[in-house]
Amino acid sequence: MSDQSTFDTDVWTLTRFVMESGRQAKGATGELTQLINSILTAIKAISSAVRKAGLAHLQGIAGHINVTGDEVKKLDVLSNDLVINMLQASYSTCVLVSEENKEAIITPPEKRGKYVVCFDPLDGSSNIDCLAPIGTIFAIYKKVSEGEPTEKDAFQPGNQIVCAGYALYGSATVVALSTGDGLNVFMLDPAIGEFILTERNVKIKKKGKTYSINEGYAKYFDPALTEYIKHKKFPEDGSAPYGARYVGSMVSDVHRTIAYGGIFLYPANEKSPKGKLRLLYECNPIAFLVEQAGGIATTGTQRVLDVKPEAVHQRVPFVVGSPDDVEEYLSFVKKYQK
Ligand SMILES: O=P(O)(O)OC[C@H]1O[C@](O)(COP(=O)(O)O)[C@@H](O)[C@@H]1O
Ligand SMILES: [Mg+2]
Ligand SMILES: [Mg+2]
Ligand SMILES: [Mg+2]
Repeated sequence: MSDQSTFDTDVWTLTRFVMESGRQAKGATGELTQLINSILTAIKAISSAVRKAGLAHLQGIAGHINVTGDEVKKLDVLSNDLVINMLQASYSTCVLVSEENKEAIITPPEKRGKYVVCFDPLDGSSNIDCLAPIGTIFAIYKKVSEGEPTEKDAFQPGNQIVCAGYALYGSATVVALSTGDGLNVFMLDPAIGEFILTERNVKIKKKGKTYSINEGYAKYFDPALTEYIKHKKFPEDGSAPYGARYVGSMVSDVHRTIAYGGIFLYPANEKSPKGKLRLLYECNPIAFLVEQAGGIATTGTQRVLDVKPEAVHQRVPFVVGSPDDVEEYLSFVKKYQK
């Protein structure tokens, strides 16, 4: 009698998935599996804290401004501490870069491993107190330099990423992850505390029906962007206008864009001449994942993953999504290029 119950007795957890792909990688030492598991532990703890923040007095501000000028929230600090502690306890890292730390963190010698991790411990912090979805983002690189680890080991272009992922603390907690062989999505089963594979090798639609941008900055948009957004609202070819969706949590806006298709834009504008989103721990990991899903990630002038980082908290203009939508946006940029 075959097992008819819905209880999966051969469940694909994220850990099992990474071990399987790790074993196929030449020279695999298991260190990457160890590292990813430590990040998952932090993500599970952050998920638990996010869901009881209102009860545990974890909402509200921490009382200081971070190096990029953001007002830091209590959950930003808690999430940051969790990720740093779990990563360093994994004996697999040598350099950490966090949105919430001005300088790169060099792992103590006795705990060092071969990986560099850039992360945004909590993305979308302005949405914590209104219970909108928030996330965690990470990108993993191998240290390639000789000698003592320094922050320069984190200044690798995104095309060198070994593994990247994001957690989305939404109606469910999911992790989207790639080690360079497609994008896979795992959902947290709180009953067993494991992330279960729910979507294998996710591909973004060629073209969507939604654009996602903070139109509150329309006054500061450049002419190409203004014309592109107008085209989405009043298509001259008689096609249906696009829908508008903007959560203000990049992980949530990007996850919807991957799931339904369309375009997410945080371009440069008069107010933010380089854009707002940070290259090392927001744009590179998301760009890697969107490309793994068959999408495009551009600064408007070049592929995000080819940007050579020069500073820990460097910002870049950021436009990602369905290939046809991003190409259409770039056609407007080209029209206005001097
Ligand atoms: O409020 P704005 O200017 O639209 O910015 C929203 C963006 O800011 C962010 O919240 C910045 O990330 P952090 O919350 O990690 O600082 C993104 O998640 C989001 O896309
Ligand atoms: Mg912030
Ligand atoms: Mg962020
Ligand atoms: Mg953040």
